[in-house]
Amino acid sequence: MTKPLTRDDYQPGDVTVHHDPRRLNRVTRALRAAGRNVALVPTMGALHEGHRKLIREAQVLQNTVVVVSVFVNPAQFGPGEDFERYPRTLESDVDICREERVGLVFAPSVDDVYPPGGTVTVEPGPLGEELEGASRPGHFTGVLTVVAKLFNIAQPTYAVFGEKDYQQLTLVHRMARDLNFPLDVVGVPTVREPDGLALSSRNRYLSGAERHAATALSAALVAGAHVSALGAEAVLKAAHDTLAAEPGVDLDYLELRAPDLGPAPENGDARLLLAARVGSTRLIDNAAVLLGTGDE
Ligand SMILES: Nc1ncnc2c1ncn2[C@@H]1O[C@H](COP(=O)(O)OP(=O)(O)OP(=O)(O)O)[C@@H](O)[C@H]1O
Ligand SMILES: CC(C)(CO)[C@@H](O)C(=O)[O-]
Ligand code: BAL
Repeated sequence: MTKPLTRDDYQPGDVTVHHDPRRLNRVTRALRAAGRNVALVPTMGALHEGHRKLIREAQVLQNTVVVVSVFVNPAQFGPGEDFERYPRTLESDVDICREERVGLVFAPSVDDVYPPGGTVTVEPGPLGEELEGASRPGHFTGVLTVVAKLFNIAQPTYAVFGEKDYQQLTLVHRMARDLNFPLDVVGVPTVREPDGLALSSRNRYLSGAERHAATALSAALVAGAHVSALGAEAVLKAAHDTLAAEPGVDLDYLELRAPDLGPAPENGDARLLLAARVGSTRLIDNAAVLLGTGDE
């Protein structure tokens, strides 16, 4: 039986912060039992306009209480990555959630999410080893495992993710389908700075010169999309040339794929994805492209 909610659990009109997974679960189950929808927005915190957009998209879903999770998930960081350095700004994250009229923030500790002795994880399948997964072995096992935990804890009706992490969004869709999670995964287009750079919590690592160089990433996607009627080879060349013209950018991968991240089609809808290092900061970006028209 779901117990009635107290003011400490959930106060309509204000943001309530929970750290304990069992408590959050009790609250969201009570909300669901009372006929409300729950929209989960998983984040690693250091919230920015991209996260605000996810929250706003969650707010417009019918009859929802929005839950923003803030958790820097150690399981998705490899050795030598920026887990220790990753910005942790819970107080200002909660302020942003309050401004956005978020109902619940879930900010668990690592031990709350990973009690000692856990051995079972979620395997993403072959796509988990490509693109981001090739550069970050084990990354998507860590992502899907924590997302599955968040789904079980928050019991959401909807889960909202950004297209900025396009492979993550694709794999979360697949996990929800393949493992029968009873929820809808909602994707939100990438929010960009006026000069095109995709917003990312890691942008704050960039020096002035690196910030300038980083505009080459989105410029490469635009250059590729601009010649997309000419086909895949032209798209990849235009994007490569744009990146090569910026010495501050060290390309990791640039690939054209189908929208589901299978092999790219000769014509029609495709996705151009890239990752690059700018100084010591690794950034990713992607864009939709419409390849060829079959006329040439
Ligand atoms: N610019 C953006 N536009 C839309 N969604 C975004 C944007 N940046 C992040 N998101 C989404 O926010 C969610 C939480 O991502 P996260 O907290 O890792 O932020 P981030 O800015 O991507 O951080 P990082 O720098 O670690 O990649 C993810 O679903 C992610 O795709
Ligand atoms: C989905 C997520 C919150 C899981 O830790 C993370 O990968 C992110 O912030 O995109
Ligand atoms: N936004 C993706 C989280 C990560 O890079 O680990």
